[in-house]
Amino acid sequence: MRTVAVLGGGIGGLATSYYLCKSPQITKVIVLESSSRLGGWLWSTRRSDGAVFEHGPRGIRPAGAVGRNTLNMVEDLGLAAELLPITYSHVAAKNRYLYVKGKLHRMPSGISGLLRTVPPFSRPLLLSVAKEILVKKSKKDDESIHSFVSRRLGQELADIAVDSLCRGVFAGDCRKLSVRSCFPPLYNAEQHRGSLTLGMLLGSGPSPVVVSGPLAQRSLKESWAQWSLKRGVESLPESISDYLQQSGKVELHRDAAVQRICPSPAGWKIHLENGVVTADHIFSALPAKALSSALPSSCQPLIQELQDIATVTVAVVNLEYDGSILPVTGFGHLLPSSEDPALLGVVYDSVPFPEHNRSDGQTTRLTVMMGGAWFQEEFGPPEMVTEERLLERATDAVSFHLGVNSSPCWSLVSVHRDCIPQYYEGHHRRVESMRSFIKKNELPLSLVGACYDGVSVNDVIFSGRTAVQELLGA
Ligand SMILES: Cc1cc2nc3c(=O)[nH]c(=O)nc-3n(C[C@H](O)[C@H](O)[C@H](O)COP(=O)(O)OP(=O)(O)OC[C@H]3O[C@@H](n4cnc5c(N)ncnc54)[C@H](O)[C@@H]3O)c2cc1C
Ligand SMILES: C=Cc1c2[nH]c(c1C)Cc1[nH]c(c(CCC(=O)O)c1C)Cc1[nH]c(c(C)c1CCC(=O)O)Cc1[nH]c(c(C)c1C=C)C2
Repeated sequence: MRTVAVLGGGIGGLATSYYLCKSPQITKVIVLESSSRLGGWLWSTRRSDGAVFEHGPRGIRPAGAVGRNTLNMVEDLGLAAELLPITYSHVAAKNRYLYVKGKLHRMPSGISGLLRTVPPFSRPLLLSVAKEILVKKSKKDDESIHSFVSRRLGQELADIAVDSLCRGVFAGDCRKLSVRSCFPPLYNAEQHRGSLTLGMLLGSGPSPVVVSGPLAQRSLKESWAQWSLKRGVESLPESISDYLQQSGKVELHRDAAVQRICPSPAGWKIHLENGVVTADHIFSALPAKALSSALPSSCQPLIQELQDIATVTVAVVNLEYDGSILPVTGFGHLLPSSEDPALLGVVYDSVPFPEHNRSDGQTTRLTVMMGGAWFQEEFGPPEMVTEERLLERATDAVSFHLGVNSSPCWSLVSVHRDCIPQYYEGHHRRVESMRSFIKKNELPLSLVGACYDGVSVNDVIFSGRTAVQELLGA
């Protein structure tokens, strides 16, 4: 393998390039990114007074094989000294809230949370968990998350807890999202152990083998629940991009939108606005729809399947208030869709990461997230909604939910168009079918990024590593 093109300079494309760079089989990597900034949704605003505001992910989980893999990369990039870990004993890890029927409720945790009746739930969770062991295994090859959880744990948990959780991870509707693709450990626990409870106790199936480097070992020893970076999570793509530049193997092209890709005897011809690039193999880390529009008509079933992967738009409103204004302390709160469809949740950023507050004086940073699967019905087309309307909706939520009556001293409104892919029921079949089309037609193409095998930063990085390994061997 000689020259490889990586389409898209989000974390998926950068991570893929990082793993490609490590291989002696690769002589040249060409990264093509349409915008003027690398990193995609890993996007941090750094103010001159030291404050950091995240517009995308704000905390990354160290747990599991994919979490360890990211920490190995962080260590290799020399970013360990920049880490801001929070442990499981931190209030931001212990306290998460649900806003239900006009009140904030701490989500039940620990043994006492299982044994007691904890509002907004009407009975102890232990009863649902105990009955769950007796529920028969489904014969379906996929199911919506809501149907799966109602069947196994009861409708109340599905309507409140799981509905909110899906909004807090996918900004999506648990009645449409696939349990198999969104929460594989839940699906596997039922398939392999016949129950979620037994799956939790005995393990729900094999997971990829990733050796823990010293940093990953430290995260385990110190019980890290999540981590960020001193200058915000955007430091991760920045650091990968420095590493790629220093390797001497990688050409990073910003403002280079891929318009069309055409198979050629030598591999691919990639058409940009002003020029053509050739490559032996393409790793696409583009959003599925962008790849779909770039492919030639000869790739028809693939084009349609990429097109059919839905995405949602999220409005992210970063707010800064003078003083310490929160009535509770924790990571944040979520709302079930029955409470307020458009208002997904509020992150209390100053609690997990006070280091990102401005250096002088006490402030509180919050992020209000809105829209998701309910964006259109509440706000109409994303290009029509005004910043004023979104800001007012966000500050109203802070005042109603948290009793904060002061106005923010600073705010920033962003509308992230099509930012989170939605894995609807049957997603795994679609992904399998796309990959088998590529294989059958011997297309030198690998699919990487949030549209296929997991939306978290860890999953996306791991998808880059897996795709490189599949092409080049371990
Ligand atoms: C608001 C929000 C909060 C989140 N919170 C978390 C969290 O707390 N924890 C977590 O783990 N994950 C979180 N995520 C998810 C995670 O950030 C994303 O799933 C991940 O960053 C996606 O990476 P990607 O590289 O696949 O895609 P992207 O970041 O979308 O990258 C794709 C890149 O392709 C470029 N591109 C598009 N079209 C073209 C073209 N034609 N030619 C060239 N380039 C093109 C784009 O400009 C972009 O840079 C969050 C996401 C959002 C939006
Ligand atoms: C309110 C909307 C959102 C909030 N975060 C996201 C949205 C759409 C996006 C998001 N959050 C997480 C992930 C990664 C999942 C992973 O596997 O690591 C993504 C894409 C992490 C996450 N956030 C919450 C949970 C329960 C998780 C799963 C992992 C974990 O347990 O840490 C809860 C949560 N998210 C938001 C709020 C306000 C909130 C809870 C109080 C914001």
